[in-house]
Amino acid sequence: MPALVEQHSLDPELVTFHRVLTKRQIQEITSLGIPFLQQAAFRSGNIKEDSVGSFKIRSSYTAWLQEDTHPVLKNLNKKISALTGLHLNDNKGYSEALQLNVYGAGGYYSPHVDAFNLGDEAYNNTDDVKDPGEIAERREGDRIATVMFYMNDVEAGGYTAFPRIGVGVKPTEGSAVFWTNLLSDGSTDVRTLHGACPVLKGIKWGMY
Ligand SMILES: O=C(O)CCC(=O)C(=O)O
Ligand SMILES: [Fe+2]
Repeated sequence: MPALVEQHSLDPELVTFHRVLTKRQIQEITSLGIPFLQQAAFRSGNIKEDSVGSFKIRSSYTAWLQEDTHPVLKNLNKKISALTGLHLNDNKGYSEALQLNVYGAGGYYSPHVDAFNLGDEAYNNTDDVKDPGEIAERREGDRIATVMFYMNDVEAGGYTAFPRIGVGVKPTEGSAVFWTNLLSDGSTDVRTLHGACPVLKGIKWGMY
């Protein structure tokens, strides 16, 4: 399957795959997600924020989309596998469910890394953790890589900025940006720090 690839950085790897989603797929996926949009939460390591705290870090709305709920989602996960060489399946826990994400005017996401920095110790030692949800999250492991789709062209702003790599990725309809979050020893690759610049005009739809 040919894909137009724009390589922003080799180490750490940061690429854009252009024209991966068709208009029709975008329409189908956004209409599946719209009824479920909720204010986005924020979680990083042990930091859990309430929704008001979250909104200062990340002002967007998200909807979870399990791949089994529609063939368009299952096909998309297959396509991501073909592009990245990674296995995806949110039932088996190989990947997380897809998340539709929308920022209104002024919407942004402060710089962060996507990995939780779990490391081996956190994974293996859950004796001190009481919350069953948190134990399950730790057992799922860390986020190896991120694929993020842009579902529309943003009139102004909304770039995904990687300040330590020195790259700003412009949202373009149907393209996907891909990077790895972990080093080979499983620790977080802090060079992948990134954030979403404020949307200056229009709205921004994304999915990852
Ligand atoms: O919307 C973006 O450009 C970045 C989103 C992001 O980094 C995230 O949701 O983890
Ligand atoms: Fe992120």
